[in-house]
Amino acid sequence: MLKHGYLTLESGEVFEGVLIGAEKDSFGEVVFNTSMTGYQEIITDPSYAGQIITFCYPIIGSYGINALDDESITPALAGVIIGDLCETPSHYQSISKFSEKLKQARVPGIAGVDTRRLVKTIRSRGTVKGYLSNTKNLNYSTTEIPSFWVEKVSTKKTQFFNNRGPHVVLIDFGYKKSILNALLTENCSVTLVPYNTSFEKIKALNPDGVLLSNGPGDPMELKKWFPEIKKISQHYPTLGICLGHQLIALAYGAKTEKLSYGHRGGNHPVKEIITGKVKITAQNHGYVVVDESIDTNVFAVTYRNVNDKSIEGLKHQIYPIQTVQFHPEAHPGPSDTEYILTDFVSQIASVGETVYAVK
Ligand SMILES: NC(=O)CC[C@H](N)C(=O)O
Repeated sequence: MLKHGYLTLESGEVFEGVLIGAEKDSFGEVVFNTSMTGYQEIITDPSYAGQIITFCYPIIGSYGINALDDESITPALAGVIIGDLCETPSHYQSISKFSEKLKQARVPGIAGVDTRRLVKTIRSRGTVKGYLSNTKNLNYSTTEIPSFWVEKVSTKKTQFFNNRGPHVVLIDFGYKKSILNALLTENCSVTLVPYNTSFEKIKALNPDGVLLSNGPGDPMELKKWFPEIKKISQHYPTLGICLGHQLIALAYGAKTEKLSYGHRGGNHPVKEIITGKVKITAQNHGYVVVDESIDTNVFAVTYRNVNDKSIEGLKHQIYPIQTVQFHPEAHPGPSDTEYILTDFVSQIASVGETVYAVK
């Protein structure tokens, strides 16, 4: 028997549908994603921790769930809102249904929602918090939404992935498996470390390069770690992806602010400043580095969003530090910018060779 479900926004609007997934109430920041495919990667991306995702694409579940595409082991999102739910998936790799995956992952959802109206509401109001329940609950407290999700999704222990290529320390703020996979595909040895690993501990691991991962929440929650992040990036070639990009900018004195409703989807055009070429990128972020806060003696802006002109990438003027707001590892979304990861690996491999030759 299908039960009625309601999403009540803190701004007062109520959206109705049928409950799917885990049977529990949930609070969260209600955001929307414009990707046409990739729902499995999206619901398992740790950067969505604490958020309720609205899928703009009208049918979700049509190609099922497969054994390969999870971006993390335990989905951390607060809920999903969809238009039509497909319960008869068809794909040769499908092993399960979208609704079953939600149940297993203890994630609640509502299907049959007028997602077009919901997305229009978010676009006009900005990101709003909402409550997902089997009752129309207008009197909930948004203070119950937990914060500092990075601590909850980051690994608790250091993990080693041995390989024959250069050694990358991947700082886990809520990393997507695709970032690790991209490094392993390039034959890198990878040491995955918790978000709160100090410069000294990283130094002891003797990396060739350091990658700061994506992750959930407001980057300012990690303020305490900015001096360590700065030191790390001054000692090793560093790449920052999404939250990693924001943290590096903040560590060097720039500021971040919240976008009205964020960039989430696989269709965000980004212009590479030096070539003028436009790449289509995968994105998932609510915060952005403030343009006026960038000291151009310290960082050059390397990429800009074509739609709102916001900063999408930075390059340090002296140190080998590069950062991108978008996701070069894709999954889901276009792989136009995967060269950023391969270039990073070639860069750290050649730095290593130079040092070796000097010895
Ligand atoms: N994908 C990410 O790393 C997201 C970064 C940050 N939590 C934001 O929303 O802007």
